[in-house]
Amino acid sequence: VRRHLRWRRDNPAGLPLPPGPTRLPVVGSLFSIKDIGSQWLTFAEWGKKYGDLIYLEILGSRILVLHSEQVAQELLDKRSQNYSDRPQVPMVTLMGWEFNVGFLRYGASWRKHRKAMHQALNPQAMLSYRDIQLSRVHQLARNLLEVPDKMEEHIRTFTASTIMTVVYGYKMAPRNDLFASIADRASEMLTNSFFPGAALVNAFPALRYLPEWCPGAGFKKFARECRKLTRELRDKPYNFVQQQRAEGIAPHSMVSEMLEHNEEEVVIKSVAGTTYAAAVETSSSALSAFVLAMLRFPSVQKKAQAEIDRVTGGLRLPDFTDRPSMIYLEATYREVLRWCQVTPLGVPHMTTEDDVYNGYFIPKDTIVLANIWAMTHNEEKYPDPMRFMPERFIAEDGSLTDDLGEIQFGFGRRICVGKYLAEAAVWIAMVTILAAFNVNKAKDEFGNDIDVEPEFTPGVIIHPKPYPFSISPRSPHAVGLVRNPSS
Ligand code: HEM
Repeated sequence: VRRHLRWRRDNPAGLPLPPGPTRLPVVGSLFSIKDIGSQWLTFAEWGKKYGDLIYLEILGSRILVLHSEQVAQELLDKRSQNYSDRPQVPMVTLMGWEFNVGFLRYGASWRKHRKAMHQALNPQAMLSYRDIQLSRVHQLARNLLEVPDKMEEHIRTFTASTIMTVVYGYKMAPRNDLFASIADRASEMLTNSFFPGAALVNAFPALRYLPEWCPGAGFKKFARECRKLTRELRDKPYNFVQQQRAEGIAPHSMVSEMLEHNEEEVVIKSVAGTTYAAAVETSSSALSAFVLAMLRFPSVQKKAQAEIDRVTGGLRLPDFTDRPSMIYLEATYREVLRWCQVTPLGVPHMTTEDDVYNGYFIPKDTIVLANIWAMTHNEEKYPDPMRFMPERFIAEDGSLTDDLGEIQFGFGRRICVGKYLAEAAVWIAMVTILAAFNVNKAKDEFGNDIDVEPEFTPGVIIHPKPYPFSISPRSPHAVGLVRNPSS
């Protein structure tokens, strides 16, 4: 009865909720087994049946999934005042991850963090990180030359070591770096924090008060271990910068810059820790998908290499100043992010007030997911969407279209704050790899090509599953450029 009265008060016109599947009490029963962890595929199917808005309730949570770019822009961009909160996940707080700017509630604290982050990561600030990115990408090329079959590892080292230097001015050890391993382990625990015990505490927050020895309270031990790591992740590299400053040897970095501007310590630590965590997995995943696309679509690879050779004359490795002259590479970059969409459902938004849209009632505290994967694989806008085709972004007159692929970075006030950093890192790695190497299918024991079907590990950030490949220098001259890029 109380629920009914509340409904009448909040929704006096008695408007319907948006359409959706029957409400079921158990999460799993909503999805077919093959889609568990890849819900955007199920949602995309439902989108065909129910339209651009799908409403569902799972374990008492209200969820609205948006399927078209236009509706996402109407709600998340134009009504961003009401659609910019984030749902709070108890397990995230228990694990000490609540400092992450991406999880902060919409309000004064988020605004302060976001501003500091934007100052450090805006297009102008990016210029000061170019030398670091270039030196790290040249290291990536040397690593690929020396141990080509460890490509995935080299890509991760490239993204992690670039970020460590950009954020803390810290030069990572080539193997088993202490700071990176703390951050990686804490991020991995966050990704794995959706096991049954943790899912229960997310659904029933009161369980967090169970003592650790209680049956079913295993999540508490897991959370305690992670909390130690998240504390170290925030404190250790920050203390390293402070120590270097005291000795007068701190190089330019995001943290040293913020310290110079007398930013609050808690903000600096959170912004720095967030940057590492948000950047490494996303950029590595996009680059791994890029290599996968190159081996599956060799004609794209050849065209891109021809463009690079035209601009550099094959005499040097490319750098950032070449970017405006490389139209096909720009289109390839946009296509990489569209094709793989490393964050298929973005990061959940949440409403702070009741709303009405197109005659539907959208209650306060509704979790709003943008099915970005469905939008970037919309057959009307991107025909034959699973095909890798940079030409989609090139107009008839040979110039780039005005589709900048912005939606891949989300919507409204919570749009990805790291997109310029991601863009620079992914772009420079792509052009450097193509300038110096050929990516091919691996051969089986009989010398036949091994075909690869793209498959991704599910999650908030998806990653290509390991695949066979072959990577080799384009020519002896290319080997020389990789060994000595400034020659
Ligand atoms: C290919 C790379 C990347 C993709 C596709 C991507 C995508 C996204 C998406 C879809 C969101 C959610 C936006 C929304 O709520 O609507 C997001 C948020 C965010 N991203 Fe990225 N991202 C990438 C790289 C990065 C990098 C390199 C950084 C850090 C430097 C970063 C930092 C963040 C942060 C802090 C948020 C949360 C913003 C907030 O809640 O205010 N991302 N990203």
